Amino acid sequence: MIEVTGLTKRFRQTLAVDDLSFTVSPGRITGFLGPNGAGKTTTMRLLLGLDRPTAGRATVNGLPFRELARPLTQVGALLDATAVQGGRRAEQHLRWLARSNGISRARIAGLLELVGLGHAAGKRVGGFSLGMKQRLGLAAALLGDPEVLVLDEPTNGLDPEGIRWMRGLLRSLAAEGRTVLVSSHLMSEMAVTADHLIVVAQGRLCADAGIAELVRPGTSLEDAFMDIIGRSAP
Ligand SMILES: Nc1ncnc2c1ncn2[C@@H]1O[C@H](COP(=O)(O)OP(=O)(O)OP(=O)(O)O)[C@@H](O)[C@H]1O
Repeated sequence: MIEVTGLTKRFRQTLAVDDLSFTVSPGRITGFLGPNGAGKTTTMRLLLGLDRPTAGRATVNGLPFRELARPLTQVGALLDATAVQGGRRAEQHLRWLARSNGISRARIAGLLELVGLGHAAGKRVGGFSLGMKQRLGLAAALLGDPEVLVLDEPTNGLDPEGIRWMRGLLRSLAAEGRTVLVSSHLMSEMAVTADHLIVVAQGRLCADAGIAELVRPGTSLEDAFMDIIGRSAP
């Protein structure tokens, strides 16, 4: 469970996140949508303790990220898949992550298979495509078998087969009772992946509702999104 309450982040002149409150429940995929610069990444960074809020609070399983015991076993995150040191080999990267977080290495081989990188376990990450880096990032997020997953644009760089695979994986993770928060700017993808949507624009909450509630028969999620964003414009 993720809870965001009155969350606010100001960078000098920019109010990136503006008094945002929402809850992300377990057992379903919650899509996090918003136009460029809406504050999605900043919200996820605040949730993961990578930035400090100007005001308000974001918690995972009732606690701010920085207060979680063995955080990787509670929340798995994929923010910037390209941030991995290119000289490391895929398996080595996961082993390093496991060791530095006190997590068993037992799951590594299975996870590399699960994300479709079994054949590339010994290859250097520097030679990976963006899609392969996303897959490795997902394996890293799943390493601690966390109940909560926070994924920023995980389908970036994936080919159509990869996008379909990711959708299936996210669905099965949600079906296991996990909390899955996934940001995307791909409306058509979110329409077929998410059960619930949180829409933000200019740092503020514009919608927090089930897909069926937002997308009326005969309309698309894109129509609904444009309508919501249009209504929230100053
Ligand atoms: N470190 C920073 N310093 C200054 N401004 C920042 C910083 N990080 C984000 N911002 C600003 O905060 C706002 C929200 O940015 P953020 O990256 O959270 O949006 P986003 O919804 O993830 O956008 P996108 O879909 O384009 O990735 C933007 O105006 C951005 O320029």
